[in-house]
Amino acid sequence: MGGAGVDESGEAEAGTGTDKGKAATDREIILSVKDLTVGFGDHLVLDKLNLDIYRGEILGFVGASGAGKSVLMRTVLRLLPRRGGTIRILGADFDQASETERLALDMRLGVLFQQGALFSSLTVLENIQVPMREYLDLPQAMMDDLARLKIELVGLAPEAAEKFPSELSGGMIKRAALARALALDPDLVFLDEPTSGLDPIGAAEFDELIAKLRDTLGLTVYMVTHDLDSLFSVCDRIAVLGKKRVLVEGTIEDMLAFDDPWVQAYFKGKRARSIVRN
Ligand SMILES: Nc1ncnc2c1ncn2[C@@H]1O[C@H](COP(=O)(O)OP(=O)(O)OP(=O)(O)O)[C@@H](O)[C@H]1O
Repeated sequence: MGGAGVDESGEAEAGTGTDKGKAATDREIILSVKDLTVGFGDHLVLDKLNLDIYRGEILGFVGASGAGKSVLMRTVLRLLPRRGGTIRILGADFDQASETERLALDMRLGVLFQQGALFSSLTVLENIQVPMREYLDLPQAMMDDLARLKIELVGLAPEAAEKFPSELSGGMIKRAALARALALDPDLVFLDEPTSGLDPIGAAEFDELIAKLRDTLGLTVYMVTHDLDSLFSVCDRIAVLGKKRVLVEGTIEDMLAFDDPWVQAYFKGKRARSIVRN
């Protein structure tokens, strides 16, 4: 891709999911947020927040309701303005990039919003083609082939292509929305509470799908979640948002050792203990 200032030199290989213990310094930072400040009127939501995400990892992002998880994600995606700080994606600073270069960067990102956010008047196939139409100029037959490949990739039956969102189960909607997020073969996908509303089996299957996509495609995943099962089973690293910034980041062990009442209650509470026991 032709982004300005894009640092193609950070050549560490895409993680395979088996490199949890690999030294952070060896790895390419795919998203770097520095001193990010965001607020609405006199309500400061994020204050000088710092966060790095490494290529090939699944980062679970947690925090109390209203802490600002969605605000952070939306700000990184440039859907909300910020008061200060820098955001570098794939080594490039959006602020320094031209409009063409920003579009090229946008294509490297995929997003699955809460509730899937599919267009209700479009079939699954057409929904997946929305980003293709926006960013690419491809013949219809090729877009059809590509969209059907994405449908297969996320584990939906071929017949799902012609269905409308209202004809899908909650789990199928999540998968269709994920297929759309993957339409342009992004490097980094943002998932906003991807397992919310799914039953435990559906949620576990979705987690497995995310891990499989990371392993096979080398995808990097930023997952906002309240789902302790997801955090314990598929996330390589966890970051906790609190006090307007990232309070702690690291492995589950780091969370368990961190001396903060909310973090302790969250990771050592009754629900967490039942997962650890299993
Ligand atoms: N567009 C907006 N205008 C004004 N305030 C906003 C806006 N978007 C978010 N906020 C406020 O920012 C704070 C953080 O909201 P956010 O949705 O990011 O929380 P969250 O951590 O994602 O919560 P949850 O886990 O409940 O989804 C809240 O106080 C919210 O009311």
